[in-house]
Amino acid sequence: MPDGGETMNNGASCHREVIGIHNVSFAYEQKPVLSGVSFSVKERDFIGLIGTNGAGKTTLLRMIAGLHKPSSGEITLFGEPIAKFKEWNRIGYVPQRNSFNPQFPATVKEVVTSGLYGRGMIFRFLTKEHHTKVLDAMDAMGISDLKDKKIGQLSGGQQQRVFLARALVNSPSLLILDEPTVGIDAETQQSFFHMIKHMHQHHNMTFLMVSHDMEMVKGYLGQQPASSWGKLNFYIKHSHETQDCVESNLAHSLKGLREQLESGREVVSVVGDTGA
Ligand SMILES: Nc1ncnc2c1ncn2[C@@H]1O[C@H](COP(=O)(O)OP(=O)(O)OP(=O)(O)O)[C@@H](O)[C@H]1O
Repeated sequence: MPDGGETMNNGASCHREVIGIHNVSFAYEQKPVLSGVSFSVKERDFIGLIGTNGAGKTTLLRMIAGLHKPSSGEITLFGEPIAKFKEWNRIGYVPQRNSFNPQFPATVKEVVTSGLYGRGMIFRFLTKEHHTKVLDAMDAMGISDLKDKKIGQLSGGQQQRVFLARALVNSPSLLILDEPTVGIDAETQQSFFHMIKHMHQHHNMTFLMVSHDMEMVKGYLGQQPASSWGKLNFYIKHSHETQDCVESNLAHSLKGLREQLESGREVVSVVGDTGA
């Protein structure tokens, strides 16, 4: 993939490598799934990962999230080999919705709060600041009024916002989304993608998203994949195509966007963006 390397006008670097995949292969027991995959994701890139069923997309995301170990090759996160990487709160991961048990007896607030817990940490004393983060993440996703509801009682679109809020609660620099809109109606899908694009355009975040929604991917990331490995196709919007590196308040800025979407007014800067 093309290399960034420049610095933005305001002096903040938007081009550090966030994910490095170097000749990575993976097999489930004896079954090879990925072979010799390499790619690089720079700060504030938006990568759309497309591939046929069984191509290995979820497997690749799970390796990046540290949930599977490559059979060979190396993965780096924020410049560090993954085996040494400790700053997992810099990464938000939204798994496929079908990996979640809808009978899980937790409230919306509890699910969002669980995003604060570090790996292997079952309980953590929550400070006032932690509670504020949870409230902000729920506010940003427009789910504050659902906070005491059981997650299994929500619609697919509402559940997806809860998992997004859970992934956002630590203000991650990298957000990994695995087919975030599967099983959600077309209108909710659209407003979900507006929200994701808005986050990309207005916040200093990097996105890696698996999606089967070709219209969204091609509309925002361009008609042709920037690179392909086997059956995996990577569509990309590089960070140098966005305006700047300035980070603004996520909850505040998403609230304005939501109000516009909910009142049916056109959001020119987001809806009107046809990408590339
Ligand atoms: N835990 C597992 N044990 C054994 N094989 C697995 C496991 N998980 C996935 N596989 C197999 O690995 C291959 C890649 O699976 P993966 O879920 O990564 O594909 P995918 O591209 O995400 O597919 P989809 O678009 O259907 O979600 C598939 O053939 C799948 O059956």
